[in-house]
Amino acid sequence: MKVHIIGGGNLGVSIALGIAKFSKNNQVTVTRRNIASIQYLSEYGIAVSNDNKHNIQEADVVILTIKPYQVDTVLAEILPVIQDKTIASAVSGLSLDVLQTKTNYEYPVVRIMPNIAAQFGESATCISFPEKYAANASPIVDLFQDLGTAPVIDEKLMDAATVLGACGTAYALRYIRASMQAGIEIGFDSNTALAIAAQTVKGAAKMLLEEKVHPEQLIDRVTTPQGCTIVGLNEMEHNGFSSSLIKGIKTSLKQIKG
Ligand SMILES: NC(=O)C1=CN([C@@H]2O[C@H](COP(=O)(O)OP(=O)(O)OC[C@H]3O[C@@H](n4cnc5c(N)ncnc54)[C@H](OP(=O)(O)O)[C@@H]3O)[C@@H](O)[C@H]2O)C=CC1
Ligand SMILES: O=C(O)[C@@H]1CCC=N1
Repeated sequence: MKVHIIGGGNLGVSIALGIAKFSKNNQVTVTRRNIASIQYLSEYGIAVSNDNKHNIQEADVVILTIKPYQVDTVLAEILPVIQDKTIASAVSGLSLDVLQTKTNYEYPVVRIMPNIAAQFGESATCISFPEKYAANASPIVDLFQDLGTAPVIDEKLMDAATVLGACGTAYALRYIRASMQAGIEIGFDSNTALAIAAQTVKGAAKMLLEEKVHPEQLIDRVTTPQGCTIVGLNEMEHNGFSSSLIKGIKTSLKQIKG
């Protein structure tokens, strides 16, 4: 498949690198207006251009990784030259309905919500599409399965997916940062504290994904009665650990919904 990514920023570059590294038989082009910072992508076989229409005719799918306010300009530029190509949008808050209206209901559209771990083949990419475009969406689902997981979800959950799966990367990193800071306070140098905190989160996530159990079942295996884990966990909860995470996630969702 030939993939044309418009918007070679944080997400667009992550997807391009993920495709280059983890997905076989796909070719990628990435565009943005100022290409100096992404010229290095050519080392991975990724074509880079500052012309959104460059190579677009050959593409099977056009992926939009631009900001919401950049959509109208980009569509005005590309729609006249892409005939019936599939448009896959990762633009947060842009519903399939609005995208179809903006594209005059003339193009197959798919909504994708990856995260920047696509670059490492570890994105959780939620995908939705109008039923009539299921055949167009199928190769896109396959592509994102190569870049991690790619559940197809109801479109009404796409904003929630943006928060949980895309913003979630930042929340997880903030947890790791806090652990690292605590690690320094209890005696580790910062590099060692970070390495331990990050690997511990990776290990916890791997156990959950492989054992497919509720987190609390694994927590039970760590918490020795009257031990140091449970007193620490309870102190975190007394200070609003879970509550602040839930409130933060709901606040992020409110921001998307406007
Ligand atoms: N970052 C993330 O983790 C995630 C982001 N998203 C969504 O993806 C979208 C992009 O986010 P993000 O990558 O963070 O943003 P960035 O600002 O990093 O990337 C957007 C890119 O679009 C380029 N761009 C702007 N205008 C044009 C244009 N007319 N033609 C071509 N390229 C253009 C910009 O480069 P230049 O100015 O050089 O043209 C820029 O590199 C947003 O809608 C965001 O909500 C979704 C999930 C995760
Ligand atoms: O912060 C944002 O708005 C975007 C959407 C998901 C991740 N980054």
